[in-house]
Amino acid sequence: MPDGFFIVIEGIDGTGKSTQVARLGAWLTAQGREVVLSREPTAGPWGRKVRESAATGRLSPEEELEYFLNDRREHVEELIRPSLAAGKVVILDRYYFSTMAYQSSRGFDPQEIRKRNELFAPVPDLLLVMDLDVDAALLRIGARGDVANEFEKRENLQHCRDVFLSLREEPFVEVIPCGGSLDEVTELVNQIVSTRLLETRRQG
Ligand SMILES: Nc1ncnc2c1ncn2[C@@H]1O[C@H](COP(=O)(O)OP(=O)(O)O)[C@@H](O)[C@H]1O
Ligand SMILES: Cc1cn([C@H]2C[C@H](O)[C@@H](COP(=O)(O)OP(=O)(O)O)O2)c(=O)[nH]c1=O
Repeated sequence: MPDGFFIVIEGIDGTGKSTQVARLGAWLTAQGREVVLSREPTAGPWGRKVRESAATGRLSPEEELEYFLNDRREHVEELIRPSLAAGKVVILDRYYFSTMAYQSSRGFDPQEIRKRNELFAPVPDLLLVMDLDVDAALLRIGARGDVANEFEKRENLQHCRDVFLSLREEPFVEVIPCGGSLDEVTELVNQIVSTRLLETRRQG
């Protein structure tokens, strides 16, 4: 049985994460890998509450952080760890790097957030940071710089982009420039994933 492999795709809204997660999943499945696709916030009770709050904006910063952590704890226990233990490739659309980015814009220290997550959440084998300037991302999501929801304000997104880019020196991180066409971005993602998968097999 091959070892599990854990891929996370992050980036601000509109960079193309969900599109590329679906494409990457299909590509790896076609190569005979068992693939599990998932996303955060999840469809579970805590995830539903934070999604609702994006529309109503009623959670305090502390509550919001707790809800994301609770959602992730369930996700790790119920899906992420069991799937990796069964040798599957797990691909997530957002993970705790989003908490570092988005909740630090509400006053928390990103490194503190990272520590709290890494107490229970496994570090991915590969983190793809989808990078695009904020104006282009807003155009893609059709928000045109206006308030789409609490998480998508322009100044928040600039802050989030900076936090994501601050991770670029980590050995498990690759930054993907996302200004090109969908197919160009897919090609970059596939190249990086296949190189990393090969390296892992050689080491293992
Ligand atoms: N490279 C790209 N070029 C042009 N449009 C794109 C590209 N990537 C994504 N899009 C479009 O931008 C929108 C947001 O993409 P999506 O995958 O939902 O992003 P995210 O999950 O990061 O919010 C969608 O309409 C998608 O079709
Ligand atoms: C996972 C996560 C997401 N978020 C935010 C980012 C998104 O704007 C918002 C809702 O996620 P989602 O509904 O997946 O939006 P999108 O499809 O645009 O990615 O939740 C956080 O603030 N903290 C987190 O830990």
